[in-house]
Amino acid sequence: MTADETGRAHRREAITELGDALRTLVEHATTTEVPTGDLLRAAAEIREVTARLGDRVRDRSTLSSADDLLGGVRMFNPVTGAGSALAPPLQIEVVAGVATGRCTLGRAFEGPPTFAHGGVSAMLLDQILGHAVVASGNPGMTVRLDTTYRAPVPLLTPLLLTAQVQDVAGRRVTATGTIATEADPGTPLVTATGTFVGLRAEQTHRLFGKLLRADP
Ligand SMILES: CCCCCCCCCCCCCC(=O)SCCNC(=O)CCNC(=O)[C@H](O)C(C)(C)COP(=O)(O)OP(=O)(O)OC[C@H]1O[C@@H](n2cnc3c(N)ncnc32)[C@H](O)[C@@H]1OP(=O)(O)O
Repeated sequence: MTADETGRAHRREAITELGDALRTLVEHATTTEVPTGDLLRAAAEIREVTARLGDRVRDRSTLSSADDLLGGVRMFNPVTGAGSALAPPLQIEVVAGVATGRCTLGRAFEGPPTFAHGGVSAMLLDQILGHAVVASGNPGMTVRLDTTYRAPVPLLTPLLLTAQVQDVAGRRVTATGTIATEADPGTPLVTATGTFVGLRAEQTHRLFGKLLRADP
């Protein structure tokens, strides 16, 4: 490993550590019933830490120094990113064109009491469909996502997601996916069909041409 690679690996470990701490914080902040005074003290202490992190931040056009866009490393992706306080995170692997994802949703993702918010299910499915689409060699952006909610998705329960590409027609790729529980993988709770469109060079340039990379 070069010194740069070692430095980046350490930074990713530290980002993952911070992400874990933040996810626990979000879960506890969502479920806590401590006295009101403790809530106010916690808010003040968290603001102090937040100020330290804010000492040096990147702007909207600058990628994280820990990311590797072409290698598929996005530390702060809100679904899969190990550094994201918002991500479950969903762990995805793709084998022979089938993307398989695993995660457990905490109570911060609640919609109907004890079940996941429907928008969260759509977000998970958009992501895993995207991985199947990229793995097919036809990367693109989502232009349409149809979700069918067949049964509520339970919180605090290991989930199993799958996705695969069904059709490639020019720049348009159709993929389908499901969310089930690990305990009952044959019973889909949510299913989705997504349409993804490969960008023309001009579109790539217009949307992503100004991206920069932050110095580590
Ligand atoms: C190695 C590591 C792996 C890492 C994996 C990372 C995975 C990441 C996963 C991330 C996952 C998360 C992913 C996300 O969250 S992506 C974020 C959400 N998506 C967007 O923001 C996209 C917004 N849309 C656009 O910017 C434009 O629509 C684009 C630029 C995409 C196309 O521009 P435009 O709209 O001007 O189109 P076109 O003239 O180029 O024509 C294109 C073709 O597409 C057809 N079309 C268009 N709209 C629709 C529609 N609604 N239904 C059906 N078809 C539609 C159209 O008819 C034409 O077909 P044809 O006439 O040629 O046949």
